[in-house]
Amino acid sequence: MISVSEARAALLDLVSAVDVETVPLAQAAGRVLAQPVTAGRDQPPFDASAMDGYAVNAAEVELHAMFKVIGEAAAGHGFQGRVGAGQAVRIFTGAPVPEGASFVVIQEDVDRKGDLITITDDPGGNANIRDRGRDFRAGQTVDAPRLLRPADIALLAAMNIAEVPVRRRPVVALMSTGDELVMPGETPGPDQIIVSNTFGLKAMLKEHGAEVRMLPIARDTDASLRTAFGLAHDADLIVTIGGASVGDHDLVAGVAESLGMERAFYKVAMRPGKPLMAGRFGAGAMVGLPGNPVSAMICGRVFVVPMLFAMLGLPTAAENLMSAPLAAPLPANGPRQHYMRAMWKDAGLQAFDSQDSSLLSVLAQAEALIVRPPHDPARDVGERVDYLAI
Ligand SMILES: Nc1nc2c(c(=O)[nH]1)N[C@H]1C(S)=C(S)[C@@H](COP(=O)(O)OP(=O)(O)OC[C@H]3O[C@@H](n4cnc5c(N)ncnc54)[C@H](O)[C@@H]3O)O[C@H]1N2
Ligand code: MOO
Repeated sequence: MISVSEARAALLDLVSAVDVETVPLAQAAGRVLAQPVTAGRDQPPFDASAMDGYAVNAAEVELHAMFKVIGEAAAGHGFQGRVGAGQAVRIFTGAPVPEGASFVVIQEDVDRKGDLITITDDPGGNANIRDRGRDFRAGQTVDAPRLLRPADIALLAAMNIAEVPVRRRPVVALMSTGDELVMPGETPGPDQIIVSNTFGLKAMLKEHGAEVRMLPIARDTDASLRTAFGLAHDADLIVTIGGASVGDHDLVAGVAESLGMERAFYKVAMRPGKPLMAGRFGAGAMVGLPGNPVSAMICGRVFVVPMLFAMLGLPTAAENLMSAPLAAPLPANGPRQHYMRAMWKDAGLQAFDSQDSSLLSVLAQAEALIVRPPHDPARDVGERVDYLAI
Protein backbone atom coordinates (compact mmCIF):
# COMPACT_ATOMS: atom_id res chain seq x y z
CA MET A 1 0.00 0.00 0.00
CA ILE A 2 1.25 3.47 -0.81
CA SER A 3 0.69 6.61 1.26
CA VAL A 4 -1.87 9.27 0.46
CA SER A 5 0.81 11.71 -0.66
CA GLU A 6 2.43 9.07 -2.91
CA ALA A 7 -0.99 8.32 -4.41
CA ARG A 8 -1.68 11.99 -4.90
CA ALA A 9 1.63 12.50 -6.71
CA ALA A 10 1.05 9.43 -8.90
CA LEU A 11 -2.45 10.61 -9.79
CA LEU A 12 -1.28 14.11 -10.68
CA ASP A 13 1.34 12.47 -12.88
CA LEU A 14 -1.37 10.77 -14.90
CA VAL A 15 -2.90 14.01 -16.14
CA SER A 16 -1.77 17.20 -17.82
CA ALA A 17 -3.35 20.54 -18.60
CA VAL A 18 -6.09 20.34 -21.24
CA ASP A 19 -6.09 22.71 -24.21
CA VAL A 20 -7.27 26.30 -24.32
CA GLU A 21 -10.48 27.57 -25.86
CA THR A 22 -11.98 31.02 -26.22
CA VAL A 23 -15.38 31.70 -24.70
CA PRO A 24 -17.58 34.79 -24.64
CA LEU A 25 -17.14 36.77 -21.44
CA ALA A 26 -20.70 35.94 -20.34
CA GLN A 27 -19.74 32.27 -20.21
CA ALA A 28 -16.38 32.67 -18.50
CA ALA A 29 -17.49 32.62 -14.85
CA GLY A 30 -16.12 29.60 -13.01
CA ARG A 31 -13.71 28.86 -15.83
CA VAL A 32 -9.92 28.98 -15.51
CA LEU A 33 -8.18 31.83 -17.29
CA ALA A 34 -5.46 30.15 -19.34
CA GLN A 35 -3.45 33.11 -20.61
CA PRO A 36 -2.93 36.59 -19.19
CA VAL A 37 -5.32 39.19 -20.55
CA THR A 38 -4.48 42.87 -20.89
CA ALA A 39 -6.62 45.97 -20.45
CA GLY A 40 -6.86 47.94 -23.68
CA ARG A 41 -7.96 51.15 -21.94
CA ASP A 42 -7.72 53.18 -18.76
CA GLN A 43 -10.54 53.02 -16.24
CA PRO A 44 -11.96 55.50 -15.75
CA PRO A 45 -10.92 56.73 -19.21
CA PHE A 46 -11.18 60.36 -17.99
CA ASP A 47 -11.15 62.16 -14.65
CA ALA A 48 -14.66 61.38 -13.46
CA SER A 49 -16.92 62.93 -10.86
CA ALA A 50 -17.56 60.70 -7.87
CA MET A 51 -20.60 62.70 -6.74
CA ASP A 52 -23.56 64.74 -7.90
CA GLY A 53 -22.75 68.44 -7.50
CA TYR A 54 -20.88 71.29 -9.14
CA ALA A 55 -17.47 71.16 -10.83
CA VAL A 56 -15.31 74.19 -10.04
CA ASN A 57 -11.66 75.20 -9.77
CA ALA A 58 -10.31 73.85 -6.44
CA ALA A 59 -8.43 77.10 -5.78
CA GLU A 60 -11.75 78.92 -5.56
CA VAL A 61 -13.41 76.55 -3.13
CA GLU A 62 -14.21 78.18 0.19
CA LEU A 63 -17.22 78.73 2.39
CA HIS A 64 -19.61 81.39 0.92
CA ALA A 65 -17.84 81.43 -2.47
CA MET A 66 -20.26 82.07 -5.37
CA PHE A 67 -20.16 80.63 -8.88
CA LYS A 68 -22.16 80.98 -12.07
CA VAL A 69 -23.42 77.72 -13.52
CA ILE A 70 -22.54 77.66 -17.22
CA GLY A 71 -23.57 74.16 -18.30
CA GLU A 72 -24.00 70.52 -17.40
CA ALA A 73 -21.88 67.32 -17.47
CA ALA A 74 -23.75 64.03 -17.12
CA ALA A 75 -22.51 60.42 -17.37
CA GLY A 76 -22.11 59.75 -21.06
CA HIS A 77 -22.45 63.46 -21.94
CA GLY A 78 -19.45 65.57 -21.03
CA PHE A 79 -19.41 69.39 -20.97
CA GLN A 80 -17.55 70.60 -24.03
CA GLY A 81 -16.38 74.02 -22.80
CA ARG A 82 -13.96 75.17 -20.15
CA VAL A 83 -14.71 76.20 -16.58
CA GLY A 84 -13.29 79.67 -15.99
CA ALA A 85 -12.84 81.80 -12.88
CA GLY A 86 -16.05 82.11 -10.88
CA GLN A 87 -17.75 79.47 -13.01
CA ALA A 88 -19.22 76.06 -12.22
CA VAL A 89 -20.64 73.18 -14.23
CA ARG A 90 -23.53 71.14 -12.90
CA ILE A 91 -22.10 67.63 -12.79
CA PHE A 92 -23.36 64.14 -12.04
CA THR A 93 -21.67 60.98 -10.80
CA GLY A 94 -19.64 59.30 -13.55
CA ALA A 95 -19.48 62.37 -15.78
CA PRO A 96 -16.12 63.61 -17.13
CA VAL A 97 -14.81 66.52 -15.10
CA PRO A 98 -14.68 69.47 -17.52
CA GLU A 99 -11.48 71.25 -18.42
CA GLY A 100 -10.59 73.95 -15.89
CA ALA A 101 -12.40 72.18 -13.03
CA SER A 102 -10.55 70.29 -10.31
CA PHE A 103 -13.11 69.94 -7.52
CA VAL A 104 -16.69 68.76 -7.26
CA VAL A 105 -18.68 70.45 -4.50
CA ILE A 106 -21.50 68.07 -3.60
CA GLN A 107 -24.93 69.55 -4.08
CA GLU A 108 -25.77 69.17 -0.38
CA ASP A 109 -23.10 71.81 0.39
CA VAL A 110 -24.51 74.33 -2.07
CA ASP A 111 -27.44 76.73 -2.24
CA ARG A 112 -28.63 77.34 -5.79
CA LYS A 113 -30.71 80.29 -7.03
CA GLY A 114 -31.18 80.36 -10.77
CA ASP A 115 -27.73 80.19 -12.36
CA LEU A 116 -25.94 81.11 -9.15
CA ILE A 117 -24.62 78.77 -6.50
CA THR A 118 -23.17 79.60 -3.10
CA ILE A 119 -21.13 77.17 -1.02
CA THR A 120 -23.09 77.06 2.25
CA ASP A 121 -21.37 74.16 4.05
CA ASP A 122 -17.69 73.32 4.42
CA PRO A 123 -16.99 71.09 1.38
CA GLY A 124 -13.94 69.44 3.06
CA GLY A 125 -10.71 68.51 1.38
CA ASN A 126 -11.87 65.66 -0.87
CA ALA A 127 -12.13 66.77 -4.49
CA ASN A 128 -14.67 64.00 -5.24
CA ILE A 129 -12.86 63.18 -8.47
CA ARG A 130 -11.73 59.73 -9.61
CA ASP A 131 -8.55 60.26 -11.57
CA ARG A 132 -8.19 58.74 -15.00
CA GLY A 133 -6.77 55.19 -14.71
CA ARG A 134 -7.34 55.04 -10.96
CA ASP A 135 -8.95 51.59 -11.22
CA PHE A 136 -6.59 50.22 -13.90
CA ARG A 137 -4.46 51.44 -16.78
CA ALA A 138 -4.18 50.26 -20.36
CA GLY A 139 -1.58 47.48 -20.38
CA GLN A 140 -2.47 46.19 -16.92
CA THR A 141 -2.88 42.42 -16.93
CA VAL A 142 -4.92 39.81 -15.15
CA ASP A 143 -2.53 36.92 -14.73
CA ALA A 144 -3.20 33.26 -15.51
CA PRO A 145 -3.95 30.70 -14.31
CA ARG A 146 -6.88 32.13 -12.40
CA LEU A 147 -10.23 30.70 -11.48
CA LEU A 148 -12.59 33.42 -12.68
CA ARG A 149 -14.94 34.57 -9.95
CA PRO A 150 -17.79 37.03 -10.44
CA ALA A 151 -15.57 39.99 -9.50
CA ASP A 152 -12.99 38.90 -12.12
CA ILE A 153 -15.72 38.77 -14.76
CA ALA A 154 -16.73 42.34 -13.90
CA LEU A 155 -13.08 43.43 -14.12
CA LEU A 156 -12.57 41.75 -17.51
CA ALA A 157 -15.75 43.40 -18.77
CA ALA A 158 -14.49 46.83 -17.65
CA MET A 159 -11.21 46.05 -19.45
CA ASN A 160 -13.26 45.46 -22.63
CA ILE A 161 -12.23 41.82 -22.91
CA ALA A 162 -15.17 40.24 -24.70
CA GLU A 163 -13.52 36.90 -25.50
CA VAL A 164 -11.67 35.04 -22.78
CA PRO A 165 -9.02 32.31 -23.21
CA VAL A 166 -9.88 29.55 -20.76
CA ARG A 167 -9.02 25.91 -20.29
CA ARG A 168 -11.51 23.60 -21.89
CA ARG A 169 -13.58 21.74 -19.32
CA PRO A 170 -11.95 18.35 -18.70
CA VAL A 171 -14.36 15.60 -19.69
CA VAL A 172 -14.88 13.11 -16.87
CA ALA A 173 -16.86 9.92 -17.52
CA LEU A 174 -18.43 8.54 -14.35
CA MET A 175 -19.32 4.87 -14.22
CA SER A 176 -21.06 3.18 -11.31
CA THR A 177 -20.77 -0.57 -11.30
CA GLY A 178 -22.85 -3.22 -9.59
CA ASP A 179 -25.87 -5.50 -10.06
CA GLU A 180 -27.43 -4.03 -6.93
CA LEU A 181 -27.78 -0.50 -8.28
CA VAL A 182 -30.77 1.23 -9.83
CA MET A 183 -31.29 4.88 -10.71
CA PRO A 184 -33.14 7.28 -8.40
CA GLY A 185 -36.81 7.19 -9.31
CA GLU A 186 -36.72 3.54 -10.36
CA THR A 187 -38.27 0.78 -8.29
CA PRO A 188 -35.48 -1.28 -6.72
CA GLY A 189 -35.78 -5.04 -6.37
CA PRO A 190 -35.57 -6.54 -2.87
CA ASP A 191 -31.75 -6.86 -3.04
CA GLN A 192 -31.13 -3.55 -4.68
CA ILE A 193 -30.21 0.00 -3.59
CA ILE A 194 -30.27 3.36 -5.31
CA VAL A 195 -27.09 4.56 -6.97
CA SER A 196 -25.82 7.57 -5.05
CA ASN A 197 -22.14 7.94 -5.83
CA THR A 198 -22.42 9.00 -9.44
CA PHE A 199 -24.77 11.79 -8.43
CA GLY A 200 -22.62 13.01 -5.55
CA LEU A 201 -19.45 12.85 -7.60
CA LYS A 202 -21.05 14.50 -10.59
CA ALA A 203 -22.06 17.42 -8.38
CA MET A 204 -18.57 17.61 -6.86
CA LEU A 205 -16.63 17.42 -10.11
CA LYS A 206 -18.94 19.78 -11.96
CA GLU A 207 -18.49 22.31 -9.18
CA HIS A 208 -14.74 22.06 -9.79
CA GLY A 209 -14.86 22.70 -13.51
CA ALA A 210 -15.41 19.29 -15.15
CA GLU A 211 -17.84 18.38 -17.88
CA VAL A 212 -19.25 15.22 -16.38
CA ARG A 213 -20.79 12.40 -18.40
CA MET A 214 -22.76 9.87 -16.43
CA LEU A 215 -22.44 6.49 -18.06
CA PRO A 216 -25.14 3.85 -17.69
CA ILE A 217 -24.66 1.66 -14.62
CA ALA A 218 -22.34 -1.22 -15.54
CA ARG A 219 -23.42 -4.62 -14.30
CA ASP A 220 -21.03 -7.07 -12.68
CA THR A 221 -20.09 -8.79 -15.94
CA ASP A 222 -17.13 -8.39 -18.25
CA ALA A 223 -19.44 -7.62 -21.16
CA SER A 224 -21.35 -4.87 -19.38
CA LEU A 225 -18.15 -3.26 -18.08
CA ARG A 226 -16.59 -3.40 -21.56
CA THR A 227 -19.63 -1.71 -23.08
CA ALA A 228 -19.51 1.04 -20.46
CA PHE A 229 -15.76 1.60 -20.94
CA GLY A 230 -16.40 1.77 -24.69
CA LEU A 231 -18.73 4.73 -24.14
CA ALA A 232 -16.00 6.57 -22.25
CA HIS A 233 -13.08 6.16 -24.63
CA ASP A 234 -12.80 9.88 -25.49
CA ALA A 235 -12.95 11.16 -21.90
CA ASP A 236 -9.94 12.86 -20.32
CA LEU A 237 -10.61 10.90 -17.16
CA ILE A 238 -12.69 7.80 -16.52
CA VAL A 239 -13.82 7.40 -12.94
CA THR A 240 -15.32 4.06 -12.00
CA ILE A 241 -17.09 3.50 -8.72
CA GLY A 242 -17.25 0.14 -6.99
CA GLY A 243 -15.98 -3.28 -7.93
CA ALA A 244 -12.53 -2.22 -6.78
CA SER A 245 -12.07 -4.61 -3.88
CA VAL A 246 -11.09 -8.27 -3.74
CA GLY A 247 -14.51 -9.96 -4.01
CA ASP A 248 -15.44 -12.43 -6.76
CA HIS A 249 -17.60 -9.76 -8.40
CA ASP A 250 -15.01 -6.99 -8.28
CA LEU A 251 -14.12 -7.03 -11.96
CA VAL A 252 -13.25 -3.44 -12.75
CA ALA A 253 -9.45 -3.65 -12.65
CA GLY A 254 -9.34 -6.85 -14.70
CA VAL A 255 -11.59 -5.49 -17.43
CA ALA A 256 -9.84 -2.12 -17.52
CA GLU A 257 -6.45 -3.81 -17.83
CA SER A 258 -7.69 -6.08 -20.59
CA LEU A 259 -8.69 -2.89 -22.42
CA GLY A 260 -5.22 -1.40 -22.05
CA MET A 261 -5.25 0.39 -18.69
CA GLU A 262 -1.68 0.57 -17.35
CA ARG A 263 -2.02 0.37 -13.60
CA ALA A 264 -0.08 2.99 -11.63
CA PHE A 265 -1.06 1.70 -8.20
CA TYR A 266 -3.69 -0.23 -6.26
CA LYS A 267 -4.49 0.39 -2.60
CA VAL A 268 -3.73 3.44 -0.54
CA ALA A 269 -3.09 3.60 3.19
CA MET A 270 -6.15 5.70 3.90
CA ARG A 271 -9.46 5.31 5.60
CA PRO A 272 -11.91 5.31 3.97
CA GLY A 273 -10.72 4.64 0.45
CA LYS A 274 -8.19 1.84 0.72
CA PRO A 275 -9.01 -0.07 -2.50
CA LEU A 276 -8.32 2.91 -4.78
CA MET A 277 -6.65 2.20 -8.09
CA ALA A 278 -5.49 4.29 -11.00
CA GLY A 279 -3.61 4.15 -14.23
CA ARG A 280 -3.09 5.49 -17.69
CA PHE A 281 -5.90 4.59 -20.05
CA GLY A 282 -5.55 5.43 -23.74
CA ALA A 283 -4.91 9.14 -24.10
CA GLY A 284 -6.38 9.78 -20.67
CA ALA A 285 -6.41 8.32 -17.21
CA MET A 286 -8.61 6.10 -15.12
CA VAL A 287 -9.33 6.21 -11.41
CA GLY A 288 -11.18 3.32 -9.81
CA LEU A 289 -12.91 4.52 -6.66
CA PRO A 290 -14.11 2.18 -3.93
CA GLY A 291 -17.84 1.64 -3.95
CA ASN A 292 -18.70 2.51 -0.37
CA PRO A 293 -20.41 5.87 -0.77
CA VAL A 294 -18.37 7.84 1.74
CA SER A 295 -15.12 6.31 0.43
CA ALA A 296 -16.02 7.34 -3.11
CA MET A 297 -16.88 10.88 -2.09
CA ILE A 298 -13.78 11.34 0.07
CA CYS A 299 -11.49 9.92 -2.62
CA GLY A 300 -13.21 12.27 -5.05
CA ARG A 301 -12.43 15.23 -2.80
CA VAL A 302 -8.89 14.15 -1.89
CA PHE A 303 -7.73 12.86 -5.29
CA VAL A 304 -10.03 13.54 -8.22
CA VAL A 305 -10.54 17.24 -7.48
CA PRO A 306 -6.74 17.89 -7.46
CA MET A 307 -6.50 15.95 -10.75
CA LEU A 308 -9.09 18.34 -12.18
CA PHE A 309 -7.06 21.29 -10.93
CA ALA A 310 -4.01 19.90 -12.73
CA MET A 311 -6.03 19.44 -15.93
CA LEU A 312 -7.25 23.02 -15.60
CA GLY A 313 -3.68 24.28 -15.18
CA LEU A 314 -4.26 25.38 -11.58
CA PRO A 315 -1.60 24.93 -8.87
CA THR A 316 -1.68 21.59 -7.06
CA ALA A 317 1.49 21.93 -5.03
CA ALA A 318 0.03 21.02 -1.67
CA GLU A 319 -3.17 19.76 -0.15
CA ASN A 320 -4.93 22.77 1.33
CA LEU A 321 -5.04 21.63 4.94
CA MET A 322 -6.15 23.96 7.70
CA SER A 323 -5.80 23.51 11.42
CA ALA A 324 -8.28 23.81 14.29
CA PRO A 325 -8.57 22.78 17.93
CA LEU A 326 -10.50 19.68 18.89
CA ALA A 327 -13.82 20.06 20.69
CA ALA A 328 -13.81 16.38 21.71
CA PRO A 329 -10.97 13.88 22.25
CA LEU A 330 -9.91 11.38 19.58
CA PRO A 331 -8.54 7.87 20.06
CA ALA A 332 -5.18 6.89 18.58
CA ASN A 333 -5.22 6.35 14.84
CA GLY A 334 -4.27 3.09 13.12
CA PRO A 335 -1.84 2.58 10.24
CA ARG A 336 -3.96 4.35 7.59
CA GLN A 337 -4.44 8.11 7.15
CA HIS A 338 -7.94 8.70 8.46
CA TYR A 339 -10.33 11.29 7.05
CA MET A 340 -12.80 11.68 9.90
CA ARG A 341 -16.18 13.26 9.31
CA ALA A 342 -16.53 16.11 11.79
CA MET A 343 -18.55 19.17 12.63
CA TRP A 344 -17.87 22.46 14.37
CA LYS A 345 -18.69 22.71 18.05
CA ASP A 346 -17.60 25.48 20.47
CA ALA A 347 -15.13 26.84 17.86
CA GLY A 348 -13.49 23.43 17.60
CA LEU A 349 -14.00 20.23 15.63
CA GLN A 350 -15.79 17.17 16.90
CA ALA A 351 -15.64 13.89 14.98
CA PHE A 352 -18.88 11.97 14.56
CA ASP A 353 -19.13 8.81 16.66
CA SER A 354 -19.70 6.61 13.66
CA GLN A 355 -17.15 6.80 10.87
CA ASP A 356 -18.45 3.86 8.82
CA SER A 357 -17.86 4.41 5.11
CA SER A 358 -21.45 3.64 4.17
CA LEU A 359 -23.02 6.53 6.11
CA LEU A 360 -23.99 9.25 3.68
CA SER A 361 -26.26 10.80 6.32
CA VAL A 362 -23.17 11.48 8.45
CA LEU A 363 -21.14 12.78 5.51
CA ALA A 364 -23.97 15.14 4.58
CA GLN A 365 -23.92 16.61 8.10
CA ALA A 366 -20.15 16.89 8.18
CA GLU A 367 -18.56 20.31 7.80
CA ALA A 368 -14.93 19.18 7.78
CA LEU A 369 -12.73 16.13 7.43
CA ILE A 370 -10.21 15.82 10.25
CA VAL A 371 -7.04 14.41 8.66
CA ARG A 372 -5.22 12.02 11.00
CA PRO A 373 -1.79 10.84 9.85
CA PRO A 374 -1.01 7.14 10.22
CA HIS A 375 -0.35 6.21 13.88
CA ASP A 376 -1.37 9.64 15.15
CA PRO A 377 -1.54 9.27 18.96
CA ALA A 378 -4.72 9.91 20.97
CA ARG A 379 -5.61 13.60 21.03
CA ASP A 380 -7.22 15.70 23.76
CA VAL A 381 -9.71 18.54 23.66
CA GLY A 382 -7.92 21.74 22.62
CA GLU A 383 -5.11 20.02 20.69
CA ARG A 384 -4.87 21.23 17.12
CA VAL A 385 -5.57 18.89 14.22
CA ASP A 386 -5.39 19.29 10.45
CA TYR A 387 -8.63 19.35 8.54
CA LEU A 388 -10.02 19.72 5.04
CA ALA A 389 -13.04 21.95 4.58
CA ILE A 390 -15.88 20.25 2.75
N1 LIG B 1 -12.19 -9.02 2.11
C1 LIG B 1 -12.18 -7.71 1.94
N2 LIG B 1 -13.33 -7.08 1.71
C2 LIG B 1 -13.34 -5.75 1.55
C3 LIG B 1 -12.16 -5.02 1.64
C4 LIG B 1 -10.96 -5.71 1.85
O1 LIG B 1 -9.86 -5.12 1.94
N3 LIG B 1 -11.01 -7.07 1.98
N4 LIG B 1 -12.21 -3.66 1.55
C5 LIG B 1 -13.44 -3.05 1.96
C6 LIG B 1 -13.39 -1.65 1.64
S1 LIG B 1 -12.41 -0.74 2.60
C7 LIG B 1 -14.17 -1.09 0.71
S2 LIG B 1 -14.16 0.61 0.50
C8 LIG B 1 -15.04 -1.86 -0.14
C9 LIG B 1 -14.85 -1.42 -1.59
O2 LIG B 1 -15.35 -2.34 -2.39
P1 LIG B 1 -15.68 -2.13 -3.91
O3 LIG B 1 -14.99 -0.97 -4.45
O4 LIG B 1 -15.46 -3.41 -4.56
O5 LIG B 1 -17.19 -1.72 -3.85
P2 LIG B 1 -18.47 -2.64 -4.01
O6 LIG B 1 -18.23 -3.92 -3.36
O7 LIG B 1 -18.87 -2.58 -5.40
O8 LIG B 1 -19.45 -1.77 -3.14
C10 LIG B 1 -19.24 -1.54 -1.78
C11 LIG B 1 -20.55 -0.98 -1.19
O9 LIG B 1 -20.88 0.25 -1.81
C12 LIG B 1 -22.12 0.15 -2.49
N5 LIG B 1 -22.01 0.88 -3.76
C13 LIG B 1 -21.19 0.57 -4.76
N6 LIG B 1 -21.33 1.47 -5.77
C14 LIG B 1 -22.28 2.33 -5.37
C15 LIG B 1 -22.88 3.48 -5.96
N7 LIG B 1 -22.49 3.90 -7.17
N8 LIG B 1 -23.81 4.15 -5.26
C16 LIG B 1 -24.18 3.71 -4.03
N9 LIG B 1 -23.64 2.65 -3.40
C17 LIG B 1 -22.72 1.97 -4.07
C18 LIG B 1 -22.33 -1.32 -2.70
O10 LIG B 1 -23.68 -1.63 -2.84
C19 LIG B 1 -21.71 -1.90 -1.45
O11 LIG B 1 -22.59 -1.82 -0.37
O12 LIG B 1 -14.77 -3.23 -0.02
C20 LIG B 1 -14.67 -3.69 1.32
N10 LIG B 1 -14.54 -5.10 1.30
O1 MOO C 1 -11.54 1.93 2.89
MO1 MOO C 1 -13.21 1.50 2.69
O2 MOO C 1 -13.06 2.81 1.68
O3 MOO C 1 -13.25 1.80 4.40
O4 MOO C 1 -14.83 1.84 3.04
